[in-house]
Amino acid sequence: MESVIVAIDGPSGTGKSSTSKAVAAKLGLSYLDTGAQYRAITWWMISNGVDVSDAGAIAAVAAKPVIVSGTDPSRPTITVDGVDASGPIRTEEVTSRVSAVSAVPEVRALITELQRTIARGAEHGIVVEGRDIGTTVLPDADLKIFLTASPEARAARRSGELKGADVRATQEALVKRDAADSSRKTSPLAKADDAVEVDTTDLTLDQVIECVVTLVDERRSRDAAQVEASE
Ligand SMILES: Nc1ncnc2c1ncn2[C@@H]1O[C@H](COP(=O)(O)OP(=O)(O)OP(=O)(O)O)[C@@H](O)[C@H]1O
Ligand SMILES: Nc1ccn([C@@H]2O[C@H](COP(=O)(O)O)[C@@H](O)[C@H]2O)c(=O)n1
Repeated sequence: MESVIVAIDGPSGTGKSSTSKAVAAKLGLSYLDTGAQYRAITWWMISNGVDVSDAGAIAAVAAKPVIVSGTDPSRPTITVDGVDASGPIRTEEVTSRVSAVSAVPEVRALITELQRTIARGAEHGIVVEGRDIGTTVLPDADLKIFLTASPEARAARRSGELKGADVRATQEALVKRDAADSSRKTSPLAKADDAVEVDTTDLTLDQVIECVVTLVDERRSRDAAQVEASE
């Protein structure tokens, strides 16, 4: 089977991680959670006393932390300077500050290069999920998907995860984070012109996974037919 690169972008809570992991596992591909990398660098900044409202201070030390992502979809990992960061990067403090850190151009340049290196090294192909994968990180991806869902559906999903969380507060927080990610100057959250948009509001997770697997299969069949025709 030919190697394939799939880019999955979209706002928070649209199902990028759940879908990407499942699709990668089903198709025998690697998986990269790029949000985890931005969270990891944010955690490092906070842990090292960097003022995350000061873009200059962030830029000055952005190259210091060594971030390593494991790309097995059944067991994705993330370490910072050799320390497992998978728990600390999911705290409320990191979630509320990550958009400020990810907006700093020096941070984006470093993380983008890291992401491209990982994608290039994936032997059988990879599913990479984030906000700017189709537009900036991997503009030549074989397939680009842009997941969407209503803010109400996304907040309900997240509140289910964070048991007992107030749905309205959750919705406000994710809409605020999307607004920050969409309005930054460098590589904002955006749908690539050639991405397929999938509105997941009324779909189950299994239906979304099936939809993306079908799109990958169609893409591979099209490529195979083209190769055959050219022989
Ligand atoms: N189609 C769906 N229907 C119902 N629940 C879903 C669906 N897709 C994902 N979920 C659930 O919604 C929650 C958020 O999904 P997920 O973490 O995959 O989203 P995300 O887009 O990666 O979010 P973020 O960008 O904030 O990391 C999870 O609990 C997941 O199980
Ligand atoms: N390609 C990306 C991916 C993520 N970000 C930033 O990281 C934040 C956390 O992402 P999650 O998917 O883990 O929620 C996100 O809000 C963005 O600020 C990014 O900039 N580019």
